[in-house]
Amino acid sequence: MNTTTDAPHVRTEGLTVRYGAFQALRDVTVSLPAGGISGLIGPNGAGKTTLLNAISGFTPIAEGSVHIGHRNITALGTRRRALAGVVRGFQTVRLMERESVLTNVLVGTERLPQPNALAQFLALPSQWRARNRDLAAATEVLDLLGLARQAHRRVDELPFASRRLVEVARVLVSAPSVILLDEPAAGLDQEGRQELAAVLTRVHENHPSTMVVVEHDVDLVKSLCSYVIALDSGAFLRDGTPAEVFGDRQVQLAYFGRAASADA
Ligand SMILES: Nc1ncnc2c1ncn2[C@@H]1O[C@H](COP(=O)(O)OP(=O)(O)OP(=O)(O)O)[C@@H](O)[C@H]1O
Repeated sequence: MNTTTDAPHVRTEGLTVRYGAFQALRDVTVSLPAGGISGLIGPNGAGKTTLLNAISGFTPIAEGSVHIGHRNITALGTRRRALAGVVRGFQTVRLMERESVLTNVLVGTERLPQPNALAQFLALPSQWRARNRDLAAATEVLDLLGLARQAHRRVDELPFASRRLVEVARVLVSAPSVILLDEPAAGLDQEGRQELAAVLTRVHENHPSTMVVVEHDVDLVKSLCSYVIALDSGAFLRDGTPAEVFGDRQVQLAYFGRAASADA
């Protein structure tokens, strides 16, 4: 697996998130290795999505901090975090169903610096340069994901597995340095899962990034991730290699409801 120091590591310190009186995350300190693909696992309600939301700024933090490389981004909103290279995908497919694949992917380029409204109104050269840059980025990512031939098809004409990839393409098109994917394989069959794992590995080899994938499928995590963090009931449980984490008795109890012989 390709790792690189070009992408930053991601660190949370003492992260607590509350929904009213309920603590969805409790004092969570984790460190995700720079340039690797990390899996975030845990039973339903463990706080995985909340952790992605806290890192990307979608959920307010009650206590603690979030760091990207040496930068403390806790005070930044979602837009400024995205400009800093932190981009997340969502658990459910959120596409403009009646628009083309290309149009959907171009939405992701809004995270790139864009000419101001006046330049756009006057159709200045800076606007055309930005448009060409966005089209080139979208074309490249569609190529990488094997979607180039579908670029002008309407999203609602595509099979579910391809729509999932369009969602991933929209995240990738701004070439983020930190990519947070929330169950990107949800709803896919075994073949679709394997294809997705291959695509994500290819993307990671082509674009240096620190990738975090929330996933329930143990085999997918083992094949895709070099590092795993396990949460349970809003708290940090264990981190390490897939073999270490899935071999851990506490993880097995939390995740499978029983301890099993490690099959890692
Ligand atoms: N907006 C919210 N308001 C109140 N409680 C919430 C909210 N979002 C999440 N929760 C609760 O916080 C806890 C953690 O939720 P979260 O979605 O982060 O878990 P998860 O590990 O991603 O679960 P799953 O695997 O089911 O997606 C759960 O008990 C959930 O019900």
